[in-house]
Amino acid sequence: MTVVKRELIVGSDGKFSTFILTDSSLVVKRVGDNEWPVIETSLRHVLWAGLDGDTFEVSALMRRNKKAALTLVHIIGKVEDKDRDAVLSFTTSLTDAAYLGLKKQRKLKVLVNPHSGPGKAVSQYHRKVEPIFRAARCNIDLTFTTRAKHASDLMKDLPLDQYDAIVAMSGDGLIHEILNGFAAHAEPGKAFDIPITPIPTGSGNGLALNLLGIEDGRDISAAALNAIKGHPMKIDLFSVTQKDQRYLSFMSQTLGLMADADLGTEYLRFMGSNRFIVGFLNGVLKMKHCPVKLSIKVSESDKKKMVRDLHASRSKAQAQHGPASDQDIEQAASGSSRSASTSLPPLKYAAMDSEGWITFEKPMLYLYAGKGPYVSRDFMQFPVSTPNDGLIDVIAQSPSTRGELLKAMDGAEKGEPFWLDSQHYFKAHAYRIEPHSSEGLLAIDGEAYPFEAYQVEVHQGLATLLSPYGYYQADFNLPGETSKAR
Ligand SMILES: Nc1ncnc2c1ncn2[C@@H]1O[C@H](COP(=O)(O)OP(=O)(O)OP(=O)(O)O)[C@@H](O)[C@H]1O
Repeated sequence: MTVVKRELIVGSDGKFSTFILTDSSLVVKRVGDNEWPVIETSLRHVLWAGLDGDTFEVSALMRRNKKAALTLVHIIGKVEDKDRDAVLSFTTSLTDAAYLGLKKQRKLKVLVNPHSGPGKAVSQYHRKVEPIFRAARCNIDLTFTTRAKHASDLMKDLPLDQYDAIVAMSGDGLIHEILNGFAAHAEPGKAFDIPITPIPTGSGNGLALNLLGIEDGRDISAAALNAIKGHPMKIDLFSVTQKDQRYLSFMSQTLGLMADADLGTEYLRFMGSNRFIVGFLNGVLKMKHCPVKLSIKVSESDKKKMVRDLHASRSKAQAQHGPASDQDIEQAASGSSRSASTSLPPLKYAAMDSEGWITFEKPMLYLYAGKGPYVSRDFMQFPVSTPNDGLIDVIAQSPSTRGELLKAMDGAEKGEPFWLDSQHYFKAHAYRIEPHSSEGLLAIDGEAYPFEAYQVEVHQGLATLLSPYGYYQADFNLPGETSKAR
């Protein structure tokens, strides 16, 4: 039931405006002319309300209809002296309610990759994102990246007490760079406490999909709102060690058919994300085995149990997920929740210990390991993934009939290949790859790395993102069951 908290009626000469603040929404109606848009939106979408001299302003995001993207609306008007006190009191209550438990006017370090995806990030920043940040009175420090590694160089030397969040207007590649920049920081523990949040303009925007869901995950305005009002959410990161190199990965490592479908189709970039489908079909036709030995330190291999654990973890996150307090945000931003560690977490599985490890003996078409349900819009690769269980989801796909693999593609956006008997799915603490041949491709977070032996282990809750919900936005159930992600 909606409860009306406050109501304000201002105006004269037959032109009246009514502002209604409920416990969850703002409704604005105008009687007498139709200059102003009628606003009806959730409090979460209210960016600002205030009085400056004799001018008042209300700014909010709203949807024209259920399926439409969010658009920014401003209501600006003159206040008559007689209404001044009432307007001031109402706008103060409205802004306080809209930012309940949240810090207003966040300080944001914004990184825009002009070359991400189809190359429209700069114009989209000016047209859509900047007006939203301005409306919310955020403090912006903006950089357009000019080269590969620019973002990681900036993050390596980032002053740690100046920003509430890092905003990456890019694809997933820039997020990978930011995290590896933090890893090279003099105080990585503190750097990783600064929340990172994506605004999707890349060709792969898996992180935005996982945080915002399949609809909002492509809505630039919804992502900008998350930068303003998202709650800190810890996620696990992976250390990938290869010879004496150590990289951090947040999303995936792929080998075999899936790596070929991604890295092996760069020449088809003009096709957009369809190139992955062409690559996949090509791989299914060839049915080439991936020449590696896979060893896994397994935590769980029962698929139904994984789905039940997913639901339990989501219920727990929903129960805990009240509005973040100022303290949460400040702690996340200042790193005060973590001891000021000056190094990355140590590697637990560096020695070739074999306790609790299994060797995957069957032939394999591909390996896909990672975190976050969606790796792209069409592909919910890790449907049972949770943000900070301290585990990596490892998929070893055995060869199957072409018919079965192609049929599975149909439901890939809903995670249906998970149920294939030929898809071996493990929750793991760590895994190790030893190639039998020098021919092959390895993709880490979508970027090419040498096809050589490597080992992966998980660092629980090492990095921080911003999330509207406190859990991934993807719905996945046992066959025959239904539930809603939100
Ligand atoms: N100005 C620039 N010129 C060229 N490359 C850049 C520039 N700024 C950033 N980069 C690089 O672009 C890479 C990909 O960026 P991003 O993920 O934002 O976009 P994307 O379109 O999704 O990319 P991809 O499809 O290659 O993953 C990053 O790893 C980064 O190193």
